[in-house]
Amino acid sequence: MKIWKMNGAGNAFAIFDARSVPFSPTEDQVRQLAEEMNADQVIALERDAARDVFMRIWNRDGGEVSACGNASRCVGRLLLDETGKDGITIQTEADMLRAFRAEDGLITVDMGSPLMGWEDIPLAEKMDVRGVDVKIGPMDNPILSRPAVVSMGNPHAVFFVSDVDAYDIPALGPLVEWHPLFPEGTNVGFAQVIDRNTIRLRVWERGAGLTKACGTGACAALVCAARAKLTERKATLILDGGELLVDWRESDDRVYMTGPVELEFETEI
Ligand SMILES: N[C@@H](CCC[C@H](N)C(=O)O)C(=O)O
Repeated sequence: MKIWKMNGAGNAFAIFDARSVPFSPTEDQVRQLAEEMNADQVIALERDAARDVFMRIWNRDGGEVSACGNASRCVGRLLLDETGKDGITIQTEADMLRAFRAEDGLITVDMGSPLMGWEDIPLAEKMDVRGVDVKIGPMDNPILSRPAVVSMGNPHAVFFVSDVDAYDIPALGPLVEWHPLFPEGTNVGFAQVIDRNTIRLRVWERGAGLTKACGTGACAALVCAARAKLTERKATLILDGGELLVDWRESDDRVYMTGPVELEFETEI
């Protein structure tokens, strides 16, 4: 079986080619593989009847999830190289995605449409998704409150803050990740709007912790910022591991994310 170690803007993946060899790791095995390969997510490529590939995703804690933006760009690059096509299709549990080459070796993925219904996130109860009832810290003077929420095929809560670096994310992230309002947990974004075209973002990922970049997190932050009219619908997201350009197009309501991918090594077992 072929294995690739890749990263998308520093978000690290161990990618297993399960198109001709079966690969169904237990939660413990995923945790071990992620640890050994220093990966935030473990990815399996499987055959799909209708698309170029099916992409299965596990967080480093062993939980299987339905979306991963940066892994989609890495898998996109692998399949574009392998097939020589101009664009390839990736089926995930969440949606059908398309990947294609952009300028300067960057890879773009069409991440589909954001889901805004409270049931789509999902939330435990009906609430205004532009600012939900979550407070962290003293009730009369919370450290964090009222995140905007959205689903990019996975749940995201985004706090707009004035200085991302002023927050102890490893301490605060877990308090939101498994807050009772989120029955399936949530990814937690800390977003600082620099100007109408630039957002600084750090993300505490569900099941993976603070990563160098979260692709769906970048899409979620842009969608929440543009929905609140804090930014344009297209902006550069500055993450710890690099920059992602996110464009929520009005014409088709789909979110396009462009950024770097790197093949660290490949091996075979
Ligand atoms: N790193 C990813 C997101 C991976 C899944 C996420 N942690 C979840 O639990 O939903 C990305 O680039 O989007």
